[in-house]
Amino acid sequence: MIVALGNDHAGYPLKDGVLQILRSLGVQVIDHGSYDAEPVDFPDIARLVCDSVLTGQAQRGIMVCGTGVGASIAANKIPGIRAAVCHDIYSAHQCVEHDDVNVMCLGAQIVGPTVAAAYIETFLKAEFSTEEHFRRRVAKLAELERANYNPR
Ligand SMILES: O=C(CO)[C@H](O)[C@H](O)[C@H](O)COP(=O)(O)O
Repeated sequence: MIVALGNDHAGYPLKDGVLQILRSLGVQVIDHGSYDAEPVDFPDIARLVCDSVLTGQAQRGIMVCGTGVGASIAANKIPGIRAAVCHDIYSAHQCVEHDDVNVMCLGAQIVGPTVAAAYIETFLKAEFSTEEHFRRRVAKLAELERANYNPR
């Protein structure tokens, strides 16, 4: 498996830990930075990670910011991306099984490397369910992306 990885400055403290985890799982990494603690804007990095997923260069993406929240907001603006903040084991697999999540977002201010390792391994091993109702719902998510949305 190939994973596109990105982080901002607030996510940088977790970066080495995440890289180690991915290497230990035998995962190939496309590292989109950032590479130090200099401030950067997470939407810029999220875009690079998501582009790797959408072009098929990577099967999944992982974004690390301070909380995972900003990264997930940014990634979810991009059609075809389904991103989720995963700070528990259940979400880390259920988000893939039910919602076909392709970008996991972590917060370096929330979790340390040991806990993150468990979430990442769980996320990468999970597969989208073949059950029809999950497929139908994910198709409806894609419809929402295509709609020129106006609030009712
Ligand atoms: O957590 C984040 C967004 O949800 C980001 O990591 C931001 O970096 C966070 O808002 C911290 O911002 P700052 O630039 O370090 O003040």
